[in-house]
Amino acid sequence: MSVRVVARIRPLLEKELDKDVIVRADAVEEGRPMTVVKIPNPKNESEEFSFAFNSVYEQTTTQEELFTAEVAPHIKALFQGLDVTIFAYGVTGTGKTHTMRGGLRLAERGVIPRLLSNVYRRGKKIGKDTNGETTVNVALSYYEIYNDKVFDLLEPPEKRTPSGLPLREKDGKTIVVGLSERSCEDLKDFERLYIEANNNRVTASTKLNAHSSRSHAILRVKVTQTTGDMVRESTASAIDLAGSEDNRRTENGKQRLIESAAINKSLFVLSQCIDAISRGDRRIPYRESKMTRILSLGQNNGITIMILNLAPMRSYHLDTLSSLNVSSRAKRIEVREIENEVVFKQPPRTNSGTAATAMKRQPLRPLANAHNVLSGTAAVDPAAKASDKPIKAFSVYTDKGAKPNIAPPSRVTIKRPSDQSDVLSSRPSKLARPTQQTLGRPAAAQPSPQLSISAAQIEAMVEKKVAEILENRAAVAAAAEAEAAPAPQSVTVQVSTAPLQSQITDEVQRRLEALERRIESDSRNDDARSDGLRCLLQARQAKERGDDEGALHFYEQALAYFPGQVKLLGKIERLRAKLAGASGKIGGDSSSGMVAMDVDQKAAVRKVRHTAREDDDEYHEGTEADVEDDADQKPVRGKDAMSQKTKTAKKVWTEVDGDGPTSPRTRQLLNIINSRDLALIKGLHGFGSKKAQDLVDHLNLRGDEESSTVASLAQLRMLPGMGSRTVERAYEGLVSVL
Ligand SMILES: Nc1ncnc2c1ncn2[C@@H]1O[C@H](COP(=O)(O)OP(=O)(O)OP(=O)(O)O)[C@@H](O)[C@H]1O
Repeated sequence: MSVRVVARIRPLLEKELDKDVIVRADAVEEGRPMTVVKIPNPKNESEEFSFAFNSVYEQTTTQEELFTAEVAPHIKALFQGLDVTIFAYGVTGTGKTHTMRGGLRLAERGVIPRLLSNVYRRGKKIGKDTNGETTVNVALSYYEIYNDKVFDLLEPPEKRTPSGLPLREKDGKTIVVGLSERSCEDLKDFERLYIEANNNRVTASTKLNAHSSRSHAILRVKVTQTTGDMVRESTASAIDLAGSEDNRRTENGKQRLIESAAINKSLFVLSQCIDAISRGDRRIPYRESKMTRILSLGQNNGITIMILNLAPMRSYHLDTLSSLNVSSRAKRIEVREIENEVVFKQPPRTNSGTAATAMKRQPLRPLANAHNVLSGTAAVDPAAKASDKPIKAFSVYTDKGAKPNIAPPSRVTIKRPSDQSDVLSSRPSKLARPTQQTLGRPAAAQPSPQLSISAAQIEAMVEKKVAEILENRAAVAAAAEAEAAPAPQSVTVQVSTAPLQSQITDEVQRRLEALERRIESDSRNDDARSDGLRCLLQARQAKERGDDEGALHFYEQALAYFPGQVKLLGKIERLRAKLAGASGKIGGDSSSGMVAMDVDQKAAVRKVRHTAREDDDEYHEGTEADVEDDADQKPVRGKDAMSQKTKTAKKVWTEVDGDGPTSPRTRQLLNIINSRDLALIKGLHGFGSKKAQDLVDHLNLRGDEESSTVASLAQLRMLPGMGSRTVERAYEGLVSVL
């Protein structure tokens, strides 16, 4: 199904005059519904342009009429497991916030409060109709994208970090790492939370709108329906985009101009995405702004409704034409109507101890709808039997790439029996947890449990860790700001509960962020490598906490993804020796410090020792293992450092001059450049925002042809703004950052 695009023309405001109205709704034929917007040609007023939409709403349309016609029909689909996205788009002051949020009076309430009211009503009805067998829970998350940074609106502004919350791609969806989610019992509960959260949103008065939204606001309403141990989850997203602004008309001051530039840029990227999708381009520039990454137009499944808000006045003429152009093309975007999978609740799992040794990696690409995905042994559940849908034992589809426009069968997994609880950690799982009642099912009816850990769970663990680090950083920043004054209770608690060694230094954080960025980009190309990188990241974090056992555990896991990686083997060896030494139980080849390694591994470790100071000259896959390079190895200083640097430079220029083979590091650098991903390129050494932006602009100008990719460092050096030193620094940085 295509994105449904509807236009809404707002009424005249005070001081606006009838004579200035130039935009009107029309029908293709008399007696048919309004589906056309008409507007004069600015160059020749006697000519009129027509733009067709799925529906057009006139100035007199009430909030209730719009909701009943456009949103209410999709509530049923939401409860059937489809995600629903509604977003308001348009120039500043055209009525987006009015449409989405509306006023406080009952009749003025916008799409969002009406949506929630309907969700609660339907939830209650389902409970009643099933005699309480099915329960419906509603949870909210709400955030804004301000100056291309993501901030949680459910958290007080004091808790914001300057860089905002990071984004990550997870199973084909973009998620905000560390975002809070609040359960909302009923409409009152929601209203209280929503009003409070809206106070945290950045709005300001501009010449064009007294209460202009300076950010894009995204509300996610997660609906969870539970019947016995069967869980169905779906999400309604209501997005109030900030409006584009013509700054020749705004008379914006410096701050407003900065905001306006960010707003206009993200909306420009959105229009580029829409154009690229409607042209059928292979490359869609989603990643050039956070808003487009989150909106994922045409990538997300379910139902998408775009509400184009229009002001009828002449003063908006050119802006209105521009937004009519963009949104009329959005109609061509296809969205796969795929419902979310039903899953069965599972007890929490552990990734340590017994379970960890049995760890198995899913052999699949990232799973679609991962928030519903649990790995486990499939079995036929009575409830599933009753359903018409065929049972799928394992989640086997991804929303990447072309897919048939049909709903896949529901995936069914079975909960673990309660007698496994002794081997399970008490750590709460992010996944649905069983009730006493579901745990109490007879063991005979259940398949033997398989202790495994899925990519989704590893992802969840990484996210949790990153969220912890970010929280910790926020607390440290807050404490620093408080300077000599005594820290507030909450800050003191947070800081004091974190052990000193787990306080991440800036340098380490920088490395972690670089690694995260790397994980993010790699996940699009190479899931196995990403999983390995995640293990390394977790190892690194464990090490930072002083948890050598944990670090060793994750390094060992990483070895499965980077087999034979010499530096990694070296780290494992050192850690094993350290731990064995600490416990006095050293075994195996203790004289060499090699514990329980096979012959190849030992040989590799010897190689590590031998070449410890020549790492920069090595070509080996998976230099990611270099991430852990600090405490165990003495830093190389003075003359040695100089000679390393010279060697690296020599290596770079051997490649540039075409004398040597292309190294993995060169390929990695070229991959980053050719990704045209601003965030990734900015992460390269020696690349500031401007240089990165200029490069991306230049590459985009060259088009999407294969011939326009940068094939060598020599080519890279020749690009505008590059040069030898820049290329050399970026090349070197790939090792020193990781
Ligand atoms: N359908 C409508 N009925 C009555 N008033 C409306 C309607 N649509 C918009 N308005 C009024 O128009 C003004 C601008 O609307 P609003 O703030 O919703 O615009 P916006 O598109 O969200 O602007 P921005 O992008 O700057 O945030 C407000 O005073 C709002 O009350």
